Amino acid sequence: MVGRAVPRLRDRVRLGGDRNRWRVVAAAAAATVARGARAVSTLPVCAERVAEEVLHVADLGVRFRTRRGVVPALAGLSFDLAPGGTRVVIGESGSGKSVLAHTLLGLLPRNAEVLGAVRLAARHLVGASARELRELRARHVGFVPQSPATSLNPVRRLDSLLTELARVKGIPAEQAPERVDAALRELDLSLDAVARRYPHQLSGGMQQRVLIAAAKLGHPALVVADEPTSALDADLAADTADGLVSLAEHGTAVLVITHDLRLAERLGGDTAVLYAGHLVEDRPTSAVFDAPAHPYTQGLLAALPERGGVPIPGMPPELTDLPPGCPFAPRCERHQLACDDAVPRPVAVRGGYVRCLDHAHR
Ligand SMILES: Nc1ncnc2c1ncn2[C@@H]1O[C@H](COP(=O)(O)OP(=O)(O)OP(=O)(O)O)[C@@H](O)[C@H]1O
Ligand code: NI
Repeated sequence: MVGRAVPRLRDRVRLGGDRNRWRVVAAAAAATVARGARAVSTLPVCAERVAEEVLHVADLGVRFRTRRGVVPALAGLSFDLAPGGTRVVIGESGSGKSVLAHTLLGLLPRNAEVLGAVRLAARHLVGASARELRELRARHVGFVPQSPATSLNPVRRLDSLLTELARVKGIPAEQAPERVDAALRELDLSLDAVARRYPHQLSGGMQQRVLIAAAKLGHPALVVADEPTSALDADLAADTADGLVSLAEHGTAVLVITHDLRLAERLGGDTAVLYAGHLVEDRPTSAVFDAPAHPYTQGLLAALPERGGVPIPGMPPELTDLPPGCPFAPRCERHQLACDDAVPRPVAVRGGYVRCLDHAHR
């Protein structure tokens, strides 16, 4: 899409990822600092952002009914994403990253109960019918999967696959080739380049770019990617990162689940850190990766192979048996008695917030 007033990613990075930032967090932080306290007393609401946002998540909870009882997979999540905004989500296995992705794609299983509010492209997801969710997936949200090889039909030529997909996304047949070509060109590919080719004839990085082009057909407001580079080597991962950055530069909001430091760095924006279904830190991506504030984020990043690979001692809690206070308290070196009373409120820390009493008392 040309001519849309969306700053290029490097400008946004220079602006410190400001497009993603909760203005109300900043306002709340300023107010608390003015009062001499550090704790942000209420969760921010982003009423002033309604016109601008693509995605608004407020106090989102997801619970699964199982034979073992109710599994609270996500609790109290709030964040926004603006057009062209980028958001990275990190957290250990089982922290709820994929549940969040599936919620945004309207793909939760039947045993899921969703609480709170999710507004995507001016539509309310919580309580939407199966038909409305199908329509949402077809028109307003795209998905980039982990492994391109298993997501592309190996016996289907890519040009026919993409034009068929364009039809599913509501693009009239006569416009399909042109629109597919335009989507591919934004990713440095073209319909000619993939014409009469089968998936195995492209590199993994090119396959992933085809999937990114597919995800953006029909110009969805949001594209969600779940570990899009974890199955790729470094060169191909860089290709994929370019593709996702280009999506954001063309005005699509992009939410990426990833532990790939380079991808996170390229995407910029904000990073949400999930622990046992709770959002424990939400700050500009550069701040989270350069100077993580929550003890959990510090441990999670130190556990990455490129940062020493020292695992966090202990195990995440059973979701069916969460402690009443901070879910990370049992593993935390900076644990204090008050951590066990209640889940800590957000505390303003450079550019965003962290839920940690250690910061509230500094
Ligand atoms: N349909 C379901 N029924 C019951 N529990 C579920 C269901 N789907 C997910 N869960 C639970 O929700 C929690 C979060 O799972 P999720 O797949 O989101 O983790 P993740 O952060 O994506 O982990 P990974 O890094 O391993 O992909 C897990 O404890 C999982 O067992
Ligand atoms: Ni997952």
